[in-house]
Amino acid sequence: MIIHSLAEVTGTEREVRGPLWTSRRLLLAGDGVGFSLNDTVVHAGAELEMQYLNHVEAVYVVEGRGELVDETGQTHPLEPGVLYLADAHQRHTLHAHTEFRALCVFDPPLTGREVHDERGAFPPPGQAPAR
Ligand SMILES: CC(=O)NCC[C@H](N)C(=O)O
Repeated sequence: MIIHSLAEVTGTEREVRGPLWTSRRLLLAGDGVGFSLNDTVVHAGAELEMQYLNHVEAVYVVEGRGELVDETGQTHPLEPGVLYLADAHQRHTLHAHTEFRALCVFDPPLTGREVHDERGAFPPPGQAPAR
């Protein structure tokens, strides 16, 4: 049985900060289950352009409001209970209208300290930063 908690992760190396977000990494590659899971807070007003070239990410909104703009320019409202997944490694932009909290599942799993590169991607697992 694997048990982790937000309280246990907060303030440790499993709490990773980007310029506009904080990701609490509850499950990582080291847990050995084939995916990772983060509890992520995006700052109110943030605009994040991402393109996960090396991963697939499912994002399930649990708090806050915002919009997602996809590669075609289509806008999708985001609110608690909505899930999005940018399939085919699509470029997408998240606009957080309020503080925004989501559960984020990555395949392949994150290894720990990934932050976005200039394209909004995380490095492939073999090139992820050492802890
Ligand atoms: C919503 C989103 O993708 N934010 C970027 C951070 C990433 N989800 C993470 O949890 O590391």
